[in-house]
Amino acid sequence: APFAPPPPLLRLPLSSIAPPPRTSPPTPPASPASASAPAASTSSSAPASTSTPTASASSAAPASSAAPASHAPSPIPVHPTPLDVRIHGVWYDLSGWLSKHPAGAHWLEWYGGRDATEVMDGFHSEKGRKMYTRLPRSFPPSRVEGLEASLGPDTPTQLAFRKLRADLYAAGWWQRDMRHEAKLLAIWGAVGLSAVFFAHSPLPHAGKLSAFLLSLFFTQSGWLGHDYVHGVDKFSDRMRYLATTCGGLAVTWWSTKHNKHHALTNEIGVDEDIATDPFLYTWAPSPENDSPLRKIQHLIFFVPFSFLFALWRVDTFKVALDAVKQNRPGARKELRYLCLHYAAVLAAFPLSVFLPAVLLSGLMSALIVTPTHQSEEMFEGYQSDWVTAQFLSTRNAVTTNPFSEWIWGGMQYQLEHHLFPSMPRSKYPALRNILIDFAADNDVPGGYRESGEFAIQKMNWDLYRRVARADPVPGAPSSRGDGQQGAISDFDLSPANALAK
Ligand code: HEM
Repeated sequence: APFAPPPPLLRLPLSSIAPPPRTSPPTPPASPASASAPAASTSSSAPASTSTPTASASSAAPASSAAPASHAPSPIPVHPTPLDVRIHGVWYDLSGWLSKHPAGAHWLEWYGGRDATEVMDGFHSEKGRKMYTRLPRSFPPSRVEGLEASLGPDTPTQLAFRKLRADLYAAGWWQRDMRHEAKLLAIWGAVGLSAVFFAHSPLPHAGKLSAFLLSLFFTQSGWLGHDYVHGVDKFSDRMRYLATTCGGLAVTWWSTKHNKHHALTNEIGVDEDIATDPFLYTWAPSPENDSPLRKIQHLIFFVPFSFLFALWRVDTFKVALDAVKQNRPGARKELRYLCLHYAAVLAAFPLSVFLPAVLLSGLMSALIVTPTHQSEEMFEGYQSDWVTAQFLSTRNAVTTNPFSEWIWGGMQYQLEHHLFPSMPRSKYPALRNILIDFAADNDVPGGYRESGEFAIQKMNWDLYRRVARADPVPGAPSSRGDGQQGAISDFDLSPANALAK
């Protein structure tokens, strides 16, 4: 069957520090449903696919719900239009499911008029994936034709990826290896207990050793917690709050921020992982977003890196308190776990151990999380071929020794993880060759990307240095949609909401 070519990707070439041109991918062909649609986008930074034909329903929307009074984030209780989302080739109307979606309405809003197959497969348990098939289909057929014409068919790469995923699933790649899990948890526990022991030991330098061990414990709590929030089996459900009780990082905060990074990787203005300015810049900013510190960022990068966990801990509390104020389900439990974390940690460790450990774990984690994406392509618009976009925006690190293999916490297999976030990490090494073949078979631009663990750090540092030396670029895109929580919950940037206006 003939396939339309994927929409052009807006890329930042590796050698470039200048931002991509302020252009949008071409508007999809007009469809019967979109012909009478009002201007879809109200924001110059709105994603290109805001011109999807869900607009037809906006004229039918009640006047009172046509324009929101404010740019309030989710939850958005009632959606005024059908919310059409394509999953595995079928268009569903998710408007009735909006207020019930466990992770919040904003996720569904974002996919209005778009294909959500990969995020549906990537983030959901088998139960969640069965649920959507029972939701109402988009109607009438003319509307579906319009939606289909606007979005275009799935690309061969997407279809090949879905087949690969189905084959892996059938072959048991999501079954957790409990021996591997027990080993990881035993090492982590031993490190934590040793940190407590040395915190109370009279030995010389015991305090420093305790701080170092505690920083390893916090870093590994982050990686293990990360595994379990992504996980879709019963074991990960039971372990879901590990990062909260042991690492001081709340699941609600993390799930939103991190899944957004997974869904919309390296999309400027949406992915918070690349929104590190004004402390660190990964492209030359426009003058109004610039900071004098940028000129020396390659010399002082370790300072903001060190504060990463401290900042995350503060953000965590903000989100957890907000969730309690909004009476969200599970919010009080999460806040209790956070309080338990601080009570336990401060009972076991003096501040002279705890505070350096937070800084050191921030530094370690930032050294691990920053280099695997930010030297790769960044996108100024929404990427409809999520699979290709993951290959373009991700680079693996090849570790050279058992300590590195452990400290990277699975993040070295960044591409495997991005394409299959809910798969247990023990499977990733074996997946590498399969993905190398997949990239070759599907002519993925740039292929499977990996570099040595030190080379990738050098690439990251080179990027900071290049950007430090660059002049500001008027009109360069802003890294933020709408503050720290990001653009995904911004009303204007949701295609469906923009159309509802
Ligand atoms: C349209 C795009 C969608 C996106 C981007 C999305 C995103 C997410 C995210 C990020 C989570 C949180 C995962 C976690 O922290 O563990 C989640 C959870 C969940 N979502 Fe969705 N979702 C979408 C559609 C749906 C649909 C259509 C259904 C079912 C009708 C659904 C059902 C669920 C359920 C049941 C959970 C709880 C976890 C699970 O059992 O899988 N979602 N979703």
